[in-house]
Amino acid sequence: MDYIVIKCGGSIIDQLSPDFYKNVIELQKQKQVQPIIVHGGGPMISTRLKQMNVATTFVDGLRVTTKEVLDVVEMVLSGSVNKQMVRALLQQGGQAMGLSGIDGYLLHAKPITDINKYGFVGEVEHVNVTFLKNIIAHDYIPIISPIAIGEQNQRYNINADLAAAAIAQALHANLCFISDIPGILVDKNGQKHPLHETTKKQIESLIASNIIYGGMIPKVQAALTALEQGAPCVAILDGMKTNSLTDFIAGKQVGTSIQLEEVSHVY
Ligand SMILES: Nc1ncnc2c1ncn2[C@@H]1O[C@H](COP(=O)(O)OP(=O)(O)O)[C@@H](O)[C@H]1O
Ligand SMILES: CC(=O)N[C@@H](CCC(=O)OP(=O)(O)O)C(=O)O
Repeated sequence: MDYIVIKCGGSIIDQLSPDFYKNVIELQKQKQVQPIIVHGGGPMISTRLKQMNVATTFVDGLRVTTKEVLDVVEMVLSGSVNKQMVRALLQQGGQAMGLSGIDGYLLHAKPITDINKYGFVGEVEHVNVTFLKNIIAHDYIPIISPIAIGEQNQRYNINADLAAAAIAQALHANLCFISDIPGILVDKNGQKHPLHETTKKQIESLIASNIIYGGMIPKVQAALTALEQGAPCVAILDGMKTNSLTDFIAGKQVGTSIQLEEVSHVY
């Protein structure tokens, strides 16, 4: 069985069209590649924290997560955002199963190296693949929020891109990041254009020159880690283009395809 991990960013979730969900359902029905959705919700968390007068900061694209912030992160991600996506898929006739990484010990995490710097931010150590495959075998499309569980049942906030990459690695699945941009943008003749493809070397230089910044940094890092650890194909796709997901699966050139090294094309 082949799987595809579809990561939906918080920047695009509210704008995903009914056709996006229909395409995901169609994929599942055809049984060639089984979809697994992992979602973010960064902007929704920030809005809720602001309403609650709780300050929030990011270091290296990761939200510094105090106990107080963690409560809100879990409430927003595993509550409202997760159920919003489950309802959207149900609405189009799909069988959706909303889960967080805590349910069934789906995502086991340890704190990332510097707990003083980031608070309760984790990195995924283990994915309960058996549990995930069982859900899929029962014809459900898993919709996963990136809260994980660790030693002593401690909760951790996981960047959604990194959670999606960990799941793709564990399943050797293709991975796509659905976001609010048409791909990795670079300046060409004073205008921004998406790269059709890029490599580890180019990504490192784009980060060093601040052309890749903010939330794009964990995304490209997650993409490279997934490729290094066994995901065959990884791309960043435009959530505003309805067919970008089906085009990616069909092997068409769409969004930015990320590779470890340059592939020499033979024509
Ligand atoms: N070179 C780049 N090309 C495109 N977007 C970039 C680039 N560098 C930084 N970004 C920012 O990354 C954002 C996407 O990351 P993020 O907001 O975390 O999205 P998501 O919600 O999909 O996870 C874009 O909206 C853009 O502001
Ligand atoms: C540690 C960390 O930064 N966690 C993220 C989790 C949500 C997320 O990643 O959402 P997007 O995909 O919309 O960015 C956060 O708290 O915002």
